[in-house]
Amino acid sequence: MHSGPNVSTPPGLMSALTLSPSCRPRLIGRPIVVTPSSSSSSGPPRRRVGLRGGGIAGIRCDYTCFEIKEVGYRPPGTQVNLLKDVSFSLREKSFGLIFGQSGSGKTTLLQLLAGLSKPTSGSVCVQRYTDDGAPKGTPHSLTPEKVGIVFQFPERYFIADTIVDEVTFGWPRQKSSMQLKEQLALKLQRAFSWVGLDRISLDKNPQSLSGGYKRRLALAIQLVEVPDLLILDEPLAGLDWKARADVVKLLKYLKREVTILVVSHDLRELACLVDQSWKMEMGGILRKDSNRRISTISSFPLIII
Ligand SMILES: Nc1ncnc2c1ncn2[C@@H]1O[C@H](COP(=O)(O)OP(=O)(O)OP(=O)(O)O)[C@@H](O)[C@H]1O
Repeated sequence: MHSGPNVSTPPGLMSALTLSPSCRPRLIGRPIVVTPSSSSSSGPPRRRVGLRGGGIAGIRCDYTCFEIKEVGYRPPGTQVNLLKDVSFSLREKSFGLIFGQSGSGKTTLLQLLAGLSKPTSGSVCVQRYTDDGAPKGTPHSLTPEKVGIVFQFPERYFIADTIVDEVTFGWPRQKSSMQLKEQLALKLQRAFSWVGLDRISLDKNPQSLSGGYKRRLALAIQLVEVPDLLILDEPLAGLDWKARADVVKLLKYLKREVTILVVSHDLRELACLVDQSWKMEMGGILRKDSNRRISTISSFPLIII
């Protein structure tokens, strides 16, 4: 389904890889974000023309939705319910935004979706639908291997001395066939291409990258094994205006490739990407919001919730 761009294996990458393709890249600690340079000639590849999530001009297709149903969460050993009956549905290849007051439970919800903790009640499922909206088959659970998550400020958690080691850190090392190594190298190259990092030397120290490039690297790590659902916690946090604009541009491209769910306070800048949005209210209650609200909000110069 994810037909990557036509890429060639970068020199030095093959020898660095002895990895299992079935393993998801490691989670990168708190936050994320990405930043393609608008002037970069190595920007995201152009691909897949047509109607998102559906077919091309009149052709209708089955589609998938991520369905969160009546999810509640109480941390072990406490009596406090951080989330209460949270329900929403996000269609594949769309961009969902959750916003709301600090402490309302947004990050807690993301952690549940990523499988970092388990809901006390409710379910997180993937359901297939026919083109006329009828459920097709039984829903299955969303497994952590199918979810990529990048928390805020991921660069704080970089630990390797080179980019290639950073990307492959924590993956099981094993003797693999040349064909397998080649597949992995191509996946890495595709991910780097998507985030505009394909011209950078893999021997560079991640800490020597600019802030924006560090964010791109964090995102690329999650995109090697293309996740069904990509979760971003405050993707614009801590970036200057130029980097923020670059991240928005990159996310606009990436939403054609993966389903993206973002938690952010930056409604104005993300408004152009949002297909569906929800407001998390204090006490862990999620309410559906309309795009009209987001676009209304977006007309204001600054949003603080
Ligand atoms: N393990 C826990 N035990 C008890 N309370 C917790 C636990 N984890 C988080 N909380 C509390 O749950 C509330 C929701 O936290 P969460 O980080 O999900 O909020 P948030 O909406 O993401 O906030 P922000 O926008 O500031 O990141 C906070 O009051 C937090 O202190």
